[in-house]
Amino acid sequence: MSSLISLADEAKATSFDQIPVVDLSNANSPNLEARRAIAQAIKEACTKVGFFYVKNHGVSASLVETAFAAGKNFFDLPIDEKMKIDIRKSPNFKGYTALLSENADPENRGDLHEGFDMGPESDENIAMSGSNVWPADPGFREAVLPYYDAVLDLGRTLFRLFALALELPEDFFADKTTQSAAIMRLLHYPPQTGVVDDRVQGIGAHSDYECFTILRQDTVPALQVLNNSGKWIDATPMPDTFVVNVGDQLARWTNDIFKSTVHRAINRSGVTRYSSPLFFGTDYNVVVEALPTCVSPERPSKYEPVLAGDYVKAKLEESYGHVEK
Ligand SMILES: O=C(O)CCC(=O)C(=O)O
Ligand SMILES: [Fe+2]
Repeated sequence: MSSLISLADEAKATSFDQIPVVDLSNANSPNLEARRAIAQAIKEACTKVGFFYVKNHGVSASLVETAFAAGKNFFDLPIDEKMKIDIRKSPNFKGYTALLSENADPENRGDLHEGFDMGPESDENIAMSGSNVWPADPGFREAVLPYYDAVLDLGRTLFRLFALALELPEDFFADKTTQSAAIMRLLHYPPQTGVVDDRVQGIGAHSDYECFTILRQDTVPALQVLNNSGKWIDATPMPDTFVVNVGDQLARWTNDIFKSTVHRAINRSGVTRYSSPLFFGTDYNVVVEALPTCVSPERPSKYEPVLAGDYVKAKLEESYGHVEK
């Protein structure tokens, strides 16, 4: 495999105009060479684009459908009902966010999406993990939790492939993700029709905070990714795929060799859009610092080490404001 630093130098000189597709059919194959071939494709994608689609990922289409249907039913509820589980009442960032109450890009006026946030089921209210808050309808939890678990499994497979891509032991992240507070969101973007005020977008330009994001989109286009020439490239929905993107923490681990690429979503389709990102990072107390394979005398470490949980918590507090009790 080509060295990480030379790939990063190559990537600087190029700009992407499409997002690669990585086939995960052999992701859990007993054949190391087959797994390495996938890791190589991921390495290319992460150094040049920071985004890739995955196909043959093993998450069943019926789990996706059931979870998205439950999300739609939830967003159809009256606002008073949804506000009963307002995220600002939760000590650990779980629950409902109303339209325009977040703002990913400080230049903008608010994000035109509403969301529901959840994490692993747990009774302990420690740091970022802690109990979920569920809407009154018990069918929602039953539909959403198995989907969350399936995407989390895909995330663990991806962490192994990222480790291989970074020339590390395949299980490098295993003991760092034993109680990861991976947050999954269900999102609803109403259509933006007529004259669109550029300061109100589905989600304003931003990069993600965790190691990587696994995003499921429905069939409605909205997501765009910024290339290094400053052009927005469409991440057009592809049937039965997830979009995976590098987040700020993996960029820090890799000393920016893997790119945490800026993206946004604007729903100009005329119809309602639903999507669901899962943000996968390491456990709270893991120190995020540049990997030895990603530094050299010419490329010294760019970032101070940080505690993974402190980093994400500070970012979330910025997005959601203070906790109301
Ligand atoms: O809904 C999408 O397509 C993107 C969502 C996103 O970028 C995020 O939630 O961080
Ligand atoms: Fe994002």
